Amino acid sequence: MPDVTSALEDYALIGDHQTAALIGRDGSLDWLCLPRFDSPACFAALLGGLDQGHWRLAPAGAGACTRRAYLEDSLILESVWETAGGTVKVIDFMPQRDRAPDVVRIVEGVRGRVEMLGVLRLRFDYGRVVPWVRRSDSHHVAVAGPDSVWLRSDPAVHTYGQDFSTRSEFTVSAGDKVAFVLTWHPSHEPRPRQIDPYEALDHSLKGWRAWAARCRYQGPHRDAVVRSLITLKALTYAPTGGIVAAPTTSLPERLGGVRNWDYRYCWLRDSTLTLSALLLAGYREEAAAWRDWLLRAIAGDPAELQIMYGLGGERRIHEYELPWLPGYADSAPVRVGNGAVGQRQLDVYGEVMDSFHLARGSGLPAEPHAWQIQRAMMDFLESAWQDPDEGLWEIRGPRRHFVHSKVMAWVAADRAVRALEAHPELPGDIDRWRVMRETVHREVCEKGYDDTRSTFTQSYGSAELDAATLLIPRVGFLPADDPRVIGTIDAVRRELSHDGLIRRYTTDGDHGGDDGGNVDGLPGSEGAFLVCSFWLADALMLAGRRQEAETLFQRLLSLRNDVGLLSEEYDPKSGRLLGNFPQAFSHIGLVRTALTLAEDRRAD
Ligand SMILES: OC[C@H]1O[C@H](O[C@H]2O[C@H](CO)[C@@H](O)[C@H](O)[C@H]2O)[C@H](O)[C@@H](O)[C@@H]1O
Repeated sequence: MPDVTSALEDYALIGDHQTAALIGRDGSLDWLCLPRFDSPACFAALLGGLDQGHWRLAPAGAGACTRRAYLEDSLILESVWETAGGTVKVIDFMPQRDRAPDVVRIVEGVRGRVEMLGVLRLRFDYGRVVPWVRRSDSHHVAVAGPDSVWLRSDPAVHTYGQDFSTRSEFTVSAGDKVAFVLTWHPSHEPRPRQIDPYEALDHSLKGWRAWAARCRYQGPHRDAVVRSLITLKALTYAPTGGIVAAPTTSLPERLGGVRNWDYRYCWLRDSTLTLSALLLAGYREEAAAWRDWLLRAIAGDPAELQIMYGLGGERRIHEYELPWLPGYADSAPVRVGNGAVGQRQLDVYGEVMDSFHLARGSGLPAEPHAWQIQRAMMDFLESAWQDPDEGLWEIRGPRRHFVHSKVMAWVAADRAVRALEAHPELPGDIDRWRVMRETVHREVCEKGYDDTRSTFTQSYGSAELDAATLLIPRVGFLPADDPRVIGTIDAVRRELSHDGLIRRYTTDGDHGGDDGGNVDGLPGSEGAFLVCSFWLADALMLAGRRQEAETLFQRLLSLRNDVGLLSEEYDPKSGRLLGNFPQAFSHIGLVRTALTLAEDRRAD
């Protein structure tokens, strides 16, 4: 069996707001966790090879499709193959879930006659368990442990078992339609209710059209912005309002490297930034759902606040490895869970306070106990902001006094003060928070700024730089035309740029070493971190350097794959996307920069 999974940029995303799948240009569905984003994958070819589970549906003997695109502003993928015998298209989507998750694949003959081949290789528990498959009426059902998957196809399709896979052979002529519906269900329950795939298609398309029409942004990059917003919406777990950082685990930050992490959880940082992007683009319902998720998740002692939670607000996200999976492009280990869950990352308080501030300012109906939680968080932060932490990059080395964490402590105090200024009826000690705001500001400017190089540094007393300091003007810590901000923009550009794109900080691997002595405690290097380049574009724009910002934004747009998706990082040397895919952070960056550019134009 040829064991080739696709390049990352060859994948498109489909999903049902509870989980999501990746489908390659060759028609192979190589990643899907069922029933939730954080469940074990039943198709894990992405992290190994075809034997770890995949579902290919394409013309027999064909390679990559000739072209593909999402249907209008939707998450419904259409892949077209032009073959010698004719033209065929495959439409892939996951309908909005009623009870059970479904993947629908509709084959449509367009011209001539095309022989099709489907190969369904189910492997439960991240590629480890080969299920028993049997026929039951019009279905094939695969069962192992708690999982069962039902495959329904048209009667005209010849389906048989071979090499621990279920194969389907059929021919389509112009005008023919053949639908497959794959449904997951707990194995102890009777067969799930069947859906009509064509009705589901119609319903999904209408639903996405209506959703996309609510986007307030009308600027020149509307298609890119809407695609990013659809991607962010696809990363939202509808039953609770939680938002995952990405639907994948362990896509490497360097091919063949060990920087491989599980992103199928809700980070307060990534989610608050997603919420801001959605809110600014006009999506208040999602923002309200997420705010409610947040209030439930963080309820309790603010000292016990975690930096990430499970989809439902679960607290235990213990990290472990899956040794039987070779990893994407042999990048091991594959990890499930995330050890960063136990870290102290003080920036999170600032991000949460800022998102409540934005929600209040956007007229989102007030939630009575939100302020109570904010006050408790401020009480805690007043006593903790002077401590070292692991920072927003979740370093696995020793704690440090990260400048970005302190700046975000300033943001927390600032938003608390501004809330009381706007709503004097709320209880709280405005004078104390003003003092805290002032103290943090003074300390950061004294200890986190390097006069000789005219730049903010990564941490107090360090010579290293950090792309997160580009956020200083955006959060309002200093104006964009302050010489210290200008100096930081130029220093970050000079020292952290990789072919014009920005790394988050330097690693020893960047200088050829691989000894694990990095600030982040990890061996090797990584690519340019895409959201940092969007932050640079924002900072340039705020500083009045619009041409440079526009040029950088255009470059970033060109890094999206053919269906508009970005992963976490990019390697300018090989021209490859790296890291988990698609990643909320990068798409948030795209939306925010497009909005900032549009505002700047209006101001002209
Ligand atoms: O670089 C090491 C860390 O990498 C991951 O963190 C990154 O992803 C998070 C989710 O998008 C983001 O919030 C964080 O800012 C990024 O640094 C990983 O989750 C960590 O476990 C790992 O230590």
